[in-house]
Amino acid sequence: MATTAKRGKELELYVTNLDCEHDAGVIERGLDGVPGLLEVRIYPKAAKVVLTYDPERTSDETLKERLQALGFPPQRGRVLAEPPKPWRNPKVLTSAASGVLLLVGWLVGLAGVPEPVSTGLYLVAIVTGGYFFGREAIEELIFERAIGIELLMSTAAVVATAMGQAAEGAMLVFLYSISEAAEGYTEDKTRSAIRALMDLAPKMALVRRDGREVEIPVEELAVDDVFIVRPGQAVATDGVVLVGESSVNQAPVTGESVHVEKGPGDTVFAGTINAGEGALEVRATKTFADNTIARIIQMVEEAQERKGKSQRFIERFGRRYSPAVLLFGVLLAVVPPLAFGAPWETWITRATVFIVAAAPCALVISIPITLVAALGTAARNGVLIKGGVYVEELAKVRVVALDKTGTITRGEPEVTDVLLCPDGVAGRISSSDELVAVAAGIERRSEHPLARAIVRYAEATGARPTEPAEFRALPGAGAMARLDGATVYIGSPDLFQSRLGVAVDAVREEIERLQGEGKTVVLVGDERGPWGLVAIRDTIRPNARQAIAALHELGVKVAMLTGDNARTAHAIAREVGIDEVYADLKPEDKVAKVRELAQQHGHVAMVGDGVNDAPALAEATVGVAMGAAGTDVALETADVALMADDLEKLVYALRLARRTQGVVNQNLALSAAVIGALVVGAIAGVFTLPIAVLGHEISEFVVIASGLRMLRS
Ligand SMILES: Nc1ncnc2c1ncn2[C@@H]1O[C@H](COP(=O)(O)OP(=O)(O)OP(=O)(O)O)[C@@H](O)[C@H]1O
Ligand SMILES: [Zn+2]
Repeated sequence: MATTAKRGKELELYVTNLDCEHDAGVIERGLDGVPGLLEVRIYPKAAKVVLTYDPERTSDETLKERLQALGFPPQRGRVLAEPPKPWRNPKVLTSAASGVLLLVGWLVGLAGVPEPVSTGLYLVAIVTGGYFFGREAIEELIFERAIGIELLMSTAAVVATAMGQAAEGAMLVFLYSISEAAEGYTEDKTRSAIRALMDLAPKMALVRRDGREVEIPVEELAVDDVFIVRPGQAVATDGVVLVGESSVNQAPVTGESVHVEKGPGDTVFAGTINAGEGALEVRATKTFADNTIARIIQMVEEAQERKGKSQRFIERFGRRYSPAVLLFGVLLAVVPPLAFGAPWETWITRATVFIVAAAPCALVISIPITLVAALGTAARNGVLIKGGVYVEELAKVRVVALDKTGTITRGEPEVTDVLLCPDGVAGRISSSDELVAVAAGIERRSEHPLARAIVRYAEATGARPTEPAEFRALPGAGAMARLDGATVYIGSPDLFQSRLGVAVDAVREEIERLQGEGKTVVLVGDERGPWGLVAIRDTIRPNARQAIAALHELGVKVAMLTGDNARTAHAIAREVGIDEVYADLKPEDKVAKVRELAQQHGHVAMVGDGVNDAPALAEATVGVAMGAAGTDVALETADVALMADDLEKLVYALRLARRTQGVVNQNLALSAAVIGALVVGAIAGVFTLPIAVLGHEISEFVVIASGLRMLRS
């Protein structure tokens, strides 16, 4: 029913009372046909509704009123992660009331008051406790033409009561309504665990306006406002430091509790804490609603609705299974009496017990509860996983492919050596400074990290870059430009040998020696041959070796993909302990390589910066972007985003995914076993209705508690 809209205004609302797919259905139906409403997206797990509408035909106010009228009043202002209050939840209240009535009914019966009184109390208990799920059962049947668990439970309760077992019926209703309420409570809890991230951001910001400092609510911060972050305070929104130096604790965003030194020109993120001595003056680059932490929360909330394959399977299974249970229950009640003359009462009772025993609640809840808890925990640790699917995929990953530059290394290479060719090619270049000046002149126009290293080196050594014309980048090889009427090339040895067809014999030994040290050699010259070379070395990330060893411990193979030459690549691979090296790859080769690895090993995670290597990330089973805080593209496109520049977070993500999958499997096995045992007992007639209900609900509570373990991991 959702129509995609190109234009239109978006309204994001957190609403009360929205906590399951069923409520989502009510909202969808209720908003159907509202004039000017273009798209409705509902995120029940986040209690969030996103409406796209045509501002000429309707307004924020109208839509909010509409939601209010449907029984889902939008919350006002900023939504904080309030700990859920069970006593304010209507499902908890009705369940508690039915419990009390059940107890009173029983006590009254014990006290010898005439039967109809206690039966009456039981009936009231059934109506109270069954109000919500009974209504859901009927609405589901009418609007979605589906037989759900609620209908199974309602049928069992009604049949038991009709058979004169009102006490058993009331007990069933009471226990089932508690478990429904507990489910809602658990969702509130996981929800607030995610939104707690936002609480780290301050509520007020100290802004400099017209030379004065004023406190304003963070929601009113505009881009380009200058705000002050005193020592001990949290940063109000994403921005760039203008004045001041201090160390900042980035844990709220990146999940790593290391203090990072920040000074003028550095980026700071909302929610991070000024842990040093100095005050920072920051220019806002994002509004509060748009900052990194708000984006993370938004993405996690949306990720919760993106179901994994096994979750979808279970749901589909549930849709066929519940009607089958009902049908089998009817047969169980009817066939033995009709065919074999068995007593009606026995078999109707057994059928009722069977329906309760076979209801798949624990089975259906096993997966979502665990996945949602895991997604929230990951986010609090600086790992953004874009949906349950990726948790499943990560758990299965057997090969990790790492991009070299920026992933294994820092991506901030530095020039280490400058050498002139012995013959100097007709004396065009007479000194290293001159070589650097020519190289930097061309590279000033390039975005490549190697180019930036050369330009920085020129600045540091005082070489004055030349002013070439007609710059052209040769992707994956180097660049060329015209200087004093001649074409000058800069790039890999391969560019000179294969593409220009000139020998590099004069410097071959030097090239091989430098590459063996893990340096990248860039040659400068013309079509007659190289004039000299610049060697550049990128530092390896401090944790890389350790992280790769940890991946090996998990039984994961680690491959490196790079556009750099094989010798340099191998030298670096040896230092960090990589298993397989694929070098000299053009960007499209990287994509092909990822595909090949996936064919060989099944599940491949590709890790890169998410900017240049987006195609390779997209090709992998799971595309992981590293250092994603602050790069919107990486945050948007990757399946998994590691906020920090730290490969240890990849190890964390894999471990978390495997543990999550383990908990899911345990839960599924337990629920299936309990259902199996109860069903057999029900048909054999050894279990009464209360026992079936208890067994059923206990298994559901165990599953919920077990899934919630993933909130603390
Ligand atoms: N602007 C440039 N200046 C000098 N050399 C370049 C330039 N662009 C590319 N090269 C050469 O081409 C090679 C391949 O470049 P490419 O950008 O594909 O990979 P890379 O950045 O070295 O490594 P990675 O694939 O790990 O990111 C580089 O190693 C370098 O030798
Ligand atoms: Zn249940």
